[in-house]
Amino acid sequence: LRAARPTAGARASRALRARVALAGAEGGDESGAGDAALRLLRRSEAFVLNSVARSLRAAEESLAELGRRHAALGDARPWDGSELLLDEAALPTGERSLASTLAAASAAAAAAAAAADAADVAGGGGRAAERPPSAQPERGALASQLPEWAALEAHAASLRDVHLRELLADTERSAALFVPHRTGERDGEIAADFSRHKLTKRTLELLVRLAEAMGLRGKLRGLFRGELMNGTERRPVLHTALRAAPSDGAVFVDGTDVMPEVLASRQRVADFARDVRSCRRVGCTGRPLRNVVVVGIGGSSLGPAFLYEALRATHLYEQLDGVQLRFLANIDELDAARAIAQLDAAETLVVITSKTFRTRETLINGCTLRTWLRTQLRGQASDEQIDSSHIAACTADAAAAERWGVSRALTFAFWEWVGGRFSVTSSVGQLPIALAFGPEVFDEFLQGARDIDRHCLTAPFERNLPVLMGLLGLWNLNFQNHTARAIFPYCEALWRLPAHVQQVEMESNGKRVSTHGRLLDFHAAEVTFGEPGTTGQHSFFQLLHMGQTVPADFIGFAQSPGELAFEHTAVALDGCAVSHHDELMANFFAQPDALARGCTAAELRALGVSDELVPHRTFPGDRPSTVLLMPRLTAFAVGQLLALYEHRTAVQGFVCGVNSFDQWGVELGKELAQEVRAQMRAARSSGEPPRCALPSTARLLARYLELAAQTPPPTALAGGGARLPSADSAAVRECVGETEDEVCVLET
Ligand SMILES: O=P(O)(O)OC[C@H]1O[C@](O)(CO)[C@@H](O)[C@@H]1O
Repeated sequence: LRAARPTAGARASRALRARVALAGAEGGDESGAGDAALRLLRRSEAFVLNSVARSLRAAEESLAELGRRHAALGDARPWDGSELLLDEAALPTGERSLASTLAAASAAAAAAAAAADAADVAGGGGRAAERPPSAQPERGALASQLPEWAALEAHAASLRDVHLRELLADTERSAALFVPHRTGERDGEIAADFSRHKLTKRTLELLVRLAEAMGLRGKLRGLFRGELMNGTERRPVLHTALRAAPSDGAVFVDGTDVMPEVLASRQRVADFARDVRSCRRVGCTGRPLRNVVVVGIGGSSLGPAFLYEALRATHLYEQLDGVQLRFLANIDELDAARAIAQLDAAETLVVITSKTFRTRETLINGCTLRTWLRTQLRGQASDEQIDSSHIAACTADAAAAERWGVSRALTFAFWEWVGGRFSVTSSVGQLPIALAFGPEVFDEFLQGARDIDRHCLTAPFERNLPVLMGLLGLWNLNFQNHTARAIFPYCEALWRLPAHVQQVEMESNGKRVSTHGRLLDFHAAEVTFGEPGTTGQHSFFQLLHMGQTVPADFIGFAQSPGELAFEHTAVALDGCAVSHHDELMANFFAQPDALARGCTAAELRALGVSDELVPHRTFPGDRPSTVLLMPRLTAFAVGQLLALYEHRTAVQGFVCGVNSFDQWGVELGKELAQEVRAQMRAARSSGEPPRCALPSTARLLARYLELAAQTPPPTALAGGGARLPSADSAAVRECVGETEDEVCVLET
């Protein structure tokens, strides 16, 4: 199947090129007709590639469906279609029909290849009028203007007086809303329970209709295929290519297959990590590089930090082998001081992670750490030797990294078509994780993400976890009016997951206009927050039970990572042994029920609660949640969770019709900070009060300058001057586009 796609596509493409060349030669026109021919060529090529990919995808979907049916038969063996096909005689009777259906799917694939051949001959023009799969039903229409939206509104009104208690009493409904996802992987199961949402079968039908009307299936395919999904930045969005397997076939960006480059980069990072871990590559004094400080912010930090925190809590901590990984994100100097506290510079590798290599916080922190390295290692090696042994970079702008002073040999790529907050499966996550645990662990993480990628692309919407999560997000947000949502991993190891998902969701879907620039009259994203259970219960759960309704995701594991990493822990309480994990999970199961069922006044009275206290102790319930139960925390499971939340965000964004892949909302604050900086400098040098657009800001800034003048100048971070060497000042200036004077503010 996969081999057919590039071959058929390339063949069709060659035929078209020949046809256009011929047309050009016949017309004898070198300019106008040539351009038109080129445009025609591009359109025809896109059409051919899309139709080939569509046909192949249909066949792949049949295969995936077969895989699910195979799993449903209860066979514990991993799904392997080819084995099933070849070994038909050995199959139990019940599975023979599956084998014949599989053969039919193969025939469909062959038909797809034949269709591509036909397109080859026809030049791709035959069905040019067919709507591309990612097109909107009506150009520019907001989701809220569609009849499907109105139907959902009417339906939501009909559910207004139905309490979740009533819905949960329906066992058939609850069973239908229990959606298990199984893979061939031993620990790859995700049991998702959506029964605690205020919905019926009809709700799901209507949500799916809205999704279809907004072209969700086509948009998901477009995402995976490298179509231009980020319109304002004119880019495809291909984080899924980062975890594709070599056998997954070609992924085209501007007519070029990016997979060879992706795979080569993956190999290069893995080789580098192996060299460092085995001490084939050492620091400039010959000592092993045991400490890694990742300097980056936002998407260049949150994803890898979440991943590292999760993995180091599992049995994988044994593979750390003394490696310490730290993350430096904030420009607050305390963060830098903490990042290097007690580290030996001779054993430290600084990894500067920045897609753009223009983010001020990252560049300034990078300069500070470079100064620290050079100061600490002075006399043992030259500055050049120090830099080229101790500073690496992950960036989409290798030239900027080089200008800043990172050697090309230690610069690892990712690409413009990878969004920062979706970059953890690129070198951004791979380099630190492979250095810490070894490249194989990162590969396992990629496999988990790939598993959910395939599921998202092929499973029917009604059984598709990220699609259901995205649609329910939309339902709770716009039809139930719950503008916040929470994520509660009952697993301390996942303590950074909420922060990562918060960026993925809020930066992606926190938008005010549609992809067509029209003002939304609904919300595309919720306020997202979270904290591990049970600590959150003793902090803000009061509000969740009795204040506003906040739909929540509860994530739990059957097995404790702690039990794998450390000795099994249990204490005897009231004569019975209670493990920490059972205690944790008892709460995990209880909280979603408490939120859904609540506790009525009648129940309280029956328990003998005094009339005076009854109103204070009544729980309204009717509060929705999703429960995700997984076997145990592994690199594979973490990859699944990552992809689940990434695709949930994409689904919600697609159905809302927004561009989930740009982030213009972060720019204004950055620009105003530039003005404030200039005012600080001007006021300090002239002694005049600062001038700001708002008098309130001018007053505060004046007070700040007054107070700051009374505090002593900055002290050295550790054993060296905090002053940036002039080369660094120049580098910062160049990278952030400032004048010398402005950089002096940093130095003083
Ligand atoms: O990787 P970079 O280019 O340094 O950007 C860091 C972060 O800054 C942002 O652009 C927001 O300011 C995020 O989208 C991004 O993850």
